[in-house]
Amino acid sequence: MTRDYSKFLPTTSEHAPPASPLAPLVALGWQPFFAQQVSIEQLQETPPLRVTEVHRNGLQARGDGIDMHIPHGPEATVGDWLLLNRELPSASEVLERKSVIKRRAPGKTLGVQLIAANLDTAFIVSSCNDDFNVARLERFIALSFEADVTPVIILTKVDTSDNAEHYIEQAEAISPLVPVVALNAKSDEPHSKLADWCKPGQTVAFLGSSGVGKSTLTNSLAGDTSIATQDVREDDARGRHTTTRRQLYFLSTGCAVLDTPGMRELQLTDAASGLAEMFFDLDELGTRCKFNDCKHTVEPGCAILAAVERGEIDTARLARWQKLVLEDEHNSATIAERRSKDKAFGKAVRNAQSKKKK
Ligand SMILES: Nc1nc2c(ncn2[C@@H]2O[C@H](COP(=O)(O)OP(=O)(O)OP(=O)(O)O)[C@@H](O)[C@H]2O)c(=O)[nH]1
Ligand SMILES: [Zn+2]
Repeated sequence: MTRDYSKFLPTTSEHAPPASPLAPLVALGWQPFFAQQVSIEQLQETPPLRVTEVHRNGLQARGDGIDMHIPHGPEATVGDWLLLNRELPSASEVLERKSVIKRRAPGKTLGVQLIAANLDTAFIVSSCNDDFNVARLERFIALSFEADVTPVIILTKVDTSDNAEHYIEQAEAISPLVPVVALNAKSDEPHSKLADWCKPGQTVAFLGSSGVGKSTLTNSLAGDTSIATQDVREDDARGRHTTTRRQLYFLSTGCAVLDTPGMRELQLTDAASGLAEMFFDLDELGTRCKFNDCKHTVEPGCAILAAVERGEIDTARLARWQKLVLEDEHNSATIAERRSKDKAFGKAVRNAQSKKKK
């Protein structure tokens, strides 16, 4: 079947009518950023599909009237857009990403794990109880800034806390750039309080520790029914309803929502600019140090140590910043080193092979 994709192409005329908010691809999160990467011919020959799940044996992806399994091939993560190669789905192309959230892969492996692509908003969820941890929130915020995703802090379980105000105040002090929403995830509050970010065509994700209410929030936004009634496919009927995997849901309101499993280990890598944005005041002050590579520990002429001396700096926050910067530098360097070693090894192998052939 040939579909009319012309309404998803970038419009050159200011007077062109906007695409209907619930047009099929828009409801999957298709935006001008993606449309401008493809021609009309490509849209018809290789229809766009959005990756909704990554499993061991490939990807699950959805498009206009399509919901299919894509075998291993495209290096894609949840939220990515593919151009479907109908003859050879494993050779489908991944469109350039608007944003991507990544971390250093957990455990001893020296690699990068892509968590989600093409998010507009990251709801960083914590609860008004012992889960609340400023350092963890700062870490998630730096990660979001680095990824070009708008971070919003959500504090759940206000209904079970005697001193919700205390948590809200601390959360609001984290960054003037990051809004804080406090709510009871089990009520109808999520729908109205998160409406500003959950508009049609937007993609949002819930990130945070296990048990803070990410699935409850997802269900609340979905109004209970839309998630429960998503098609159950034969090939993986087993694990379909667990929250151990990342899965992108499409709400009837036209917003795409990603529920993620609780992430215990969230190591930063290549997040220098995200950290600079999260700690922009300290970062800016650091540019006034005498030495360009000042570590703000013992160096003479250090603007940050001078500010500490004058009692102008929260030293606990300074320590958290320095810890994250060191962690990021370490991970970025070790991953880069492994990459270059892999490259050098590959080259040595190719050289040896070509010598053999001679
Ligand atoms: N009273 C109250 N209970 C909540 C709230 N948010 C979540 N809960 C409860 O907390 C428990 C954990 O919520 P989930 O939504 O499963 O948490 P999660 O973040 O998805 O957890 P993982 O899937 O393990 O990552 C459930 O029993 C929820 O009903 C809230 O705002 N108020
Ligand atoms: Zn310094």
